[in-house]
Amino acid sequence: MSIIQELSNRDRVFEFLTPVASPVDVRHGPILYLEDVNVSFDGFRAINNLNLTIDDGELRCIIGPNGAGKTTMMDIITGKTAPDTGSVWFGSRHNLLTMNEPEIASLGIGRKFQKPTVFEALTVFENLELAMATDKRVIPTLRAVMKAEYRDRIDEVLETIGLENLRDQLAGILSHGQKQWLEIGMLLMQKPRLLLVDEPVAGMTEQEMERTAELLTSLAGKQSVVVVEHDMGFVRSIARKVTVLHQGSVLAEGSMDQVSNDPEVIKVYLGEEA
Ligand SMILES: Nc1ncnc2c1ncn2[C@@H]1O[C@H](COP(=O)(O)OP(=O)(O)OP(=O)(O)O)[C@@H](O)[C@H]1O
Repeated sequence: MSIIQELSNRDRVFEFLTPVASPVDVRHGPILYLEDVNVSFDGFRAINNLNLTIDDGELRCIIGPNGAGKTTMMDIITGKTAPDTGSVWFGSRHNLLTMNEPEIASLGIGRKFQKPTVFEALTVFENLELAMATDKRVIPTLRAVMKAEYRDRIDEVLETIGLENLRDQLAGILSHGQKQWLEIGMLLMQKPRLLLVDEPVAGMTEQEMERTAELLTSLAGKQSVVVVEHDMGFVRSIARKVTVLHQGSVLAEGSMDQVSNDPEVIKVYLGEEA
C-alpha cells in the first residue's frame, strides 16, 4: 500500500502520530536511578561513585561548579557516554546501560541542549509538526490529510510554551527565549517522561527567565524534569530539590536553602561566587 493510500485510511491511528505508550514502570520506585556510576577520561575521574534518584514527576535542579560532571552525567543518562562501572535504570524495567541513544530517546527521555536548534526557515507550527512525525517522508501528505489528528496536540503544546500568537511566524525571527521555548515544545511533542534541560536561561532577559520558570514548573508533575543551571537566582525560583555535584559526586542535596547553607557547598561552590 502506498503512503498516500495508507494515510487516506482515516480509521487507522498511525504509529508516528501516536505517543508511544511509555513502558516505564515507576510503581515501586523512582523514574531515574543511578548507582555507583564511575567514568574516567584518560585516567581523570569525571564521575566518581555517583548516586542519584529522580522521582516520577519531580522537578530537580542540578548545580555545581565548572567541571563538576553535570554534562557528563546527562551524557550517561542519554547513552552518549558509557560509564566504566555502575547502574543506570529508567523505572524498574529499563537498564539504560544496555541501550543506545535512539533507544533511550524512544523510551521517553528528551534532552534539550543549551543552544537552541530550531529550524529557522520553518514556522513555529511547522517546527512542532516536524517534531511530531518521526517519518519525515510523510510530512507533505501528513499536512494534507491528517490535520485533525495532530492539530490538537500542536495547539496544546503551543499553549504550554506560550507561542500561540506566533504559530505562523518563522522561527528565525523569534527571540532567543522564544526559540528555547519552541525547542522545549518540540521535545514535548513526543510526550517524554523525563526531560533533561541544560542551562535553559543562559542569555535570556529577566522577563524570559520568569516565563521559563513558569514553563518548567508547569511541566513538572506531567513529566519529570532535570535542569542543569548555573544561574542561582533562577534555580532558587524553580527548585524544590537541588542536587549539588562536585568532582563527579553528589556533595549535597535538599532545598535551595538547605544546600546554600551547607558549609561544604559554600566552601566548594557558592563560596567561589560570593
Ligand atoms: N570527553 C572528555 N574527555 C576528557 N575529559 C572530559 C571529557 N568530557 C568531560 N571531561 C572532563 O570531565 C570533567 C567533567 O566535565 P563536565 O563537562 O561533565 O562538567 P560540567 O559540570 O558540565 O561543567 P560545566 O559547568 O563547565 O559545563 C571536566 O574536568 C572535563 O574537563
